[in-house]
Amino acid sequence: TTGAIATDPEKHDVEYLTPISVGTPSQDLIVDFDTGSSDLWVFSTEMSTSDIKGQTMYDPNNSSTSEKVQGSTWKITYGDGSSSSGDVYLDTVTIGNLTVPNQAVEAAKKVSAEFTDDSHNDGLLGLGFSAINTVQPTPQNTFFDNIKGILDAPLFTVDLKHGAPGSFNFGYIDPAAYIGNISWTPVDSSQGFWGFTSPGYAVGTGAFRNHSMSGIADTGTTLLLLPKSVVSAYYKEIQGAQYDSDQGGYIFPCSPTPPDFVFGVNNGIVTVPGDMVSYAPADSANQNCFGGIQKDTGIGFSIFGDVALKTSFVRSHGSIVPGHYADCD
Ligand SMILES: O=C([C@@H]1CCCNC1)N1CCCCC1
Repeated sequence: TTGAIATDPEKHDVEYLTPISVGTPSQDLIVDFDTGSSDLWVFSTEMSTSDIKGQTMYDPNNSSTSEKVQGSTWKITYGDGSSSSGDVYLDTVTIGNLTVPNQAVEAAKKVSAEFTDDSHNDGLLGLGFSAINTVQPTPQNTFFDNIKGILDAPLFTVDLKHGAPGSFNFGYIDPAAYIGNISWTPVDSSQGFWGFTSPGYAVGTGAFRNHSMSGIADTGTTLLLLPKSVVSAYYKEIQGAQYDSDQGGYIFPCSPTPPDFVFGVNNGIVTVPGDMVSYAPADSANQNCFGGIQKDTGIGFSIFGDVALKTSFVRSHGSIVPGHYADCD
């Protein structure tokens, strides 16, 4: 069995939203597939309406296949301070043509303001390792762990694009999704994430600099967060770039286009084109742009978020194949 589902970027590629169906008859929700966490949680009819602003809710009472997991609860706090919590049901979950009949669906009772204000997002579907699922007393499996056994191959790929639909594929590697060879790198899942170590980076057409950067591939993080020494070396090459503490990051004149940022993945490279480093307008006044590459200070490792994953520079696509990080030239 294999499956594929399209995923669509929100404005500025801030997040990528993907349709899923839950329950019987099916309730269609649109959620954020997040390789940086491992809970499938959704807005639900158990929430107070003041925490809901346009999202679609899962209603377990309207599903003939929902089964409450008695005594189980969940609570998750993300690195950006956002959080949510609630209780747990088993229900049918379908992604494209792939169905898990007894998937743990974590129904929210409370969500923080960041989620209430994100009106198009009905929840998160974790694609990290089940070891960091937050359900207590018994942690639950991710959709991927539940479906893995019937897939032609125990893998999924991520193909995000800048301002255009991309896809999450399950059980196969689409040869049309890349050109040339895939480069693979070992995954360190000891923290429950898709961890890997990049051997170094280059700025524009400059020489490659050996500089080990350990981090995670996180589809749920918007930007590329790297060690401050690497980030300052990059922005040193941009005339007028500066760290703006009010905005909490480096900003720089939107034109001319900044240099590309290249990072290594095993023996391959991924190139973030300069025009994608300009993440979004920072201030209309003097035409500054907010950088898509920022410091990973305080997290303890780097985060290769969407800015790193969506790049397709001339001949290369980034895609993640669990067990390996694939970059294809
Ligand atoms: O909370 C997160 C991210 C937030 C954005 C969405 N993906 C998960 N973590 C990943 C980095 C280490 C701390 C946990």
